[in-house]
Amino acid sequence: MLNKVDYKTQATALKLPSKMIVDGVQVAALSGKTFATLNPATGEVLAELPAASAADVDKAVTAARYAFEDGRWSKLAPANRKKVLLKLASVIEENALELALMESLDSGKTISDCTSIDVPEAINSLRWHAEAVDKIYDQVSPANDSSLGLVVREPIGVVGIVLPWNFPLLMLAWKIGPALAAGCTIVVKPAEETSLTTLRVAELALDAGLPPGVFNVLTGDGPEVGEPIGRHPQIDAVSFTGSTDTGRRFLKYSSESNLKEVVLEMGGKNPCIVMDDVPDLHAVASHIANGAFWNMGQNCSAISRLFVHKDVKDRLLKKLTEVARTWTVGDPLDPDTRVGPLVSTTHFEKVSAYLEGDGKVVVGGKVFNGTTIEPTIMEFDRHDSKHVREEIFGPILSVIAVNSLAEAVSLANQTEYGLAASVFTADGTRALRAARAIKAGTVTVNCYGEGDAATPFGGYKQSGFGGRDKSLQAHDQYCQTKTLWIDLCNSNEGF
Ligand SMILES: NC(=O)C1=CN([C@@H]2O[C@H](COP(=O)(O)OP(=O)(O)OC[C@H]3O[C@@H](n4cnc5c(N)ncnc54)[C@H](O)[C@@H]3O)[C@@H](O)[C@H]2O)C=CC1
Ligand code: BAL
Repeated sequence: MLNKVDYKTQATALKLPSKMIVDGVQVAALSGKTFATLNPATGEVLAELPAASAADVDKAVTAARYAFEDGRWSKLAPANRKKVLLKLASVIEENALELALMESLDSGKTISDCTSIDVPEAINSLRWHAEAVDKIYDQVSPANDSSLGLVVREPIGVVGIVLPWNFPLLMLAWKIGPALAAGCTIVVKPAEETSLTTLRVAELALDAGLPPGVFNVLTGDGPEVGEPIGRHPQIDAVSFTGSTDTGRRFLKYSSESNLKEVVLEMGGKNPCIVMDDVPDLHAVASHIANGAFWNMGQNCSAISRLFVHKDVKDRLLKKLTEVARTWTVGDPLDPDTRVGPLVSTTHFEKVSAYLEGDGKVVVGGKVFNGTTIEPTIMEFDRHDSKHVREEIFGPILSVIAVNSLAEAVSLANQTEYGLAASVFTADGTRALRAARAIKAGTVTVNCYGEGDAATPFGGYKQSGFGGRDKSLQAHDQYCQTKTLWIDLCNSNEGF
């Protein structure tokens, strides 16, 4: 790892992308309009980017459709697609520091996370899906003797990918890895706050040998670019990560256009349960702090409701306070910083409003520079407080004492969301019973996390719809299933 001065020097020398990629060519918006992307740590303008609109969407979709239909990518042997995608992963790896710096500057994410998690995990995700694609077999159905039933997978076609700002590069990789591996062509819209790494990866993809028209990127905002993607009749599927409100819109766009497939990975209000038998409260506190404060709490699977057994609550809060105070707040380019700014002043205003209210602040509560909120823990005695109900998407953890595991599980499920949850107890059977009873797509036991590349990620209830990211299940988002039924009756062979 470099030191702060070196990161700053390297960041100053970065050449930032300023054009979209359509049909393999760097382009401005057809209207010529641009918008500024800011460094949330300083408020400075990093770059002026094309502000695309429906006409640009149409142009990119036409290119993606042509590239899909002529088979330059979709009809390559899976082993050949794998070769190109592995090359892309290697090219990203060669440019890892550049991408990590770009991500940190554009989003406010800490450089230590960008270098140790976002970039390496994005590379890992691309490699995982590339490696998988020439090992996935189709199926033969259990048909009668006079027929042969084949169940084959085909790339779904042109895919629209609409991304959030909290893990720009990693969410890009989670979606383009399986989409490209399956043979689809794609039109990607990064979040307007954090477009830079997506633009750079699309450039690198051309260097790696991805044919033109396969990977198109449009920059701009939701109504101008996201909605035309959602409504475009030549897009076969949309994969979206972001808020539940916007996810809902994609269902409307689909139902009012061509009924394209829609996969939504949305919000969470993720519970963590701690029982009174946990042996090492310091370890538990470290996991919880990581779950709640990592990426400044801007994480759909962040722990945001802690249900702790009343007999251990005070001791756990003491440990959590100690741990939270070790989370250094500061400049995201300083490798010692664990808490940088939130992604934008707009988001800061939304999150900081939750520092007011009926909860008792246990630790934290301070804000800095109009962008940064220190790790904050608030205790509540009512489950219906808005802090305990609403997705905050910032470094604020709400705590409620419970009398039993049954009460904790019941409260954990009292939410419209169902993305992730954690259970801490020394009793394996109780942990598994609780994990099975909680309605969430991922439940971790005695740890916090999201599994690995091989585990599906997505939500129950209003956290998810239509499929999963990661794992082989992610490939299903980007494939159609076709049945081939072959008559074997017309044989005069005598057997
Ligand atoms: N589940 C997750 O990973 C995320 C959740 N959020 C939640 O959403 C809240 C609002 O953040 P936003 O950035 O506004 O999220 P958002 O869901 O509106 O934005 C995500 C993506 O959707 C696009 N989009 C926005 N409006 C659209 C529209 N009308 N049609 C089509 N596409 C549209 C955006 O341009 C962006 O690319 C946050 O405070 C947080 O609670 C935000 C980002 C990620
Ligand atoms: N944590 C990965 C997915 C998300 O936050 O959007």
